[in-house]
Amino acid sequence: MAQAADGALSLSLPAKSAIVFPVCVYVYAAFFALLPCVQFTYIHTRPNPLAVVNAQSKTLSKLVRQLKDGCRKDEEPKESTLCGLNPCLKCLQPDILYHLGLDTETTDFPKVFGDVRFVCMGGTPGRMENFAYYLMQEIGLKINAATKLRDMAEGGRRFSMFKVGPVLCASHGMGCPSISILLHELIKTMHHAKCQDPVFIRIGTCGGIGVDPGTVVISSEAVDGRLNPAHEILVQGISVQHASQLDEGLAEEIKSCHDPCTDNHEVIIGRTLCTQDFYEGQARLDGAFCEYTLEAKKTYLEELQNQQVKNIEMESLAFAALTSRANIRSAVVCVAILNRLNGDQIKTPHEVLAKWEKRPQVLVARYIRKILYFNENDSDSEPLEEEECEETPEKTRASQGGAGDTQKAPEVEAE
Ligand SMILES: O=P(O)(O)O[C@H]1O[C@H](CO)[C@@H](O)[C@H]1O
Ligand SMILES: O=c1cc[nH]c(=O)[nH]1
Repeated sequence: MAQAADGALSLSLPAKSAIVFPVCVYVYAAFFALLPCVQFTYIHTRPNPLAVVNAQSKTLSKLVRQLKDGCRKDEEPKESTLCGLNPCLKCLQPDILYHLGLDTETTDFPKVFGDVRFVCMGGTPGRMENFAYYLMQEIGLKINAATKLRDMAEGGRRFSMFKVGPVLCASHGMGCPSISILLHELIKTMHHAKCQDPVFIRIGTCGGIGVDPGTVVISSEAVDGRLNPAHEILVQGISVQHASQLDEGLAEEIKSCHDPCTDNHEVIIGRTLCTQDFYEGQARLDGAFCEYTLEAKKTYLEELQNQQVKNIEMESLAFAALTSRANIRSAVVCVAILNRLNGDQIKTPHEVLAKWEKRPQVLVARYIRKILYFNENDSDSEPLEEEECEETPEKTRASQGGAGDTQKAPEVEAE
């Protein structure tokens, strides 16, 4: 043994060989002895990579074909899967969706919207446009770099709406009245287009109750200011209440796309308080008017916390009620931008808020990608015959993706 100049101990060459050689032999022997176990574990715990590549390839080809040609007539089902809709809809010829600037006479709904499987909604046009571009990248669809996504609701001059393959991304404004109008027209869109089992997801921001700012809260149910799980509307002067439950299974599925190893924040499921206003409705002390004390506010927020309310926002009641009336699975995924137990004003810098605002988008994009490319129960994902699939490095890379990973789906130029 010799002492190196820097003080570290080192071995002479013959001494090294005497030790290193037997160690190498041992390691190689152990490796080959264990190889069958390793292979067995791999084969039985991971899906067959070729089958996954094939399934993705098939799904992607279908998405690209639909992007180019619209939905083919021979694929069109007779009716949408939505339930409980207005029986008079069939008498409206055409049906004018005023706020979307669309009508059934000038737009071929089955052709344009028949492939929609996900409808994502959020407050602002900018958020939803960004989300549409982000999704495009995440699900592997590309448009020509010089082309912009078209705002399909531009004609209505109220909301924005972008379509990325099977995903519609629409802005809903603030509050239940605004989102209700959009939902009526989007649900009719799904109906006229004969969509099958569309999933609706709201991606938003909220005030947290006892949760760290930056936490993503997925709503288990929406409740009003009295903690009543119903959306109340006045119909011809009479109060009507519609239950505001959300799909528990969907909430769990979305939560399972959280990757605690790479995501630097928590994702939780909890009750959501939906209010009619940002200031007095949410017991803030910083509105133009305030007729209660700090003590009363504290007592109310603590009571919310005791009742498992995790966040406050302004659309979930109408969103939950209208989607469940139509038999649509839906979820509300919001990032908390402050902890209301610590204050009212939003002091977090804009750059940080912008990063937080992406968190629900990332989670929901992973969920959508998982359903599109990794869903074993989906007939679209059935493996192709081997010769039908051309395996490329891009596709192989995507085949290794999973619920929580950050790898991208294969990219295909769609025009
Ligand atoms: O999801 P976003 O649009 O951020 O919604 C939340 O932010 C708005 C208030 O600032 C309300 O509409 C509330 O629900
Ligand atoms: O406190 C908040 C933050 C975002 N959105 C709300 O409705 N309330």
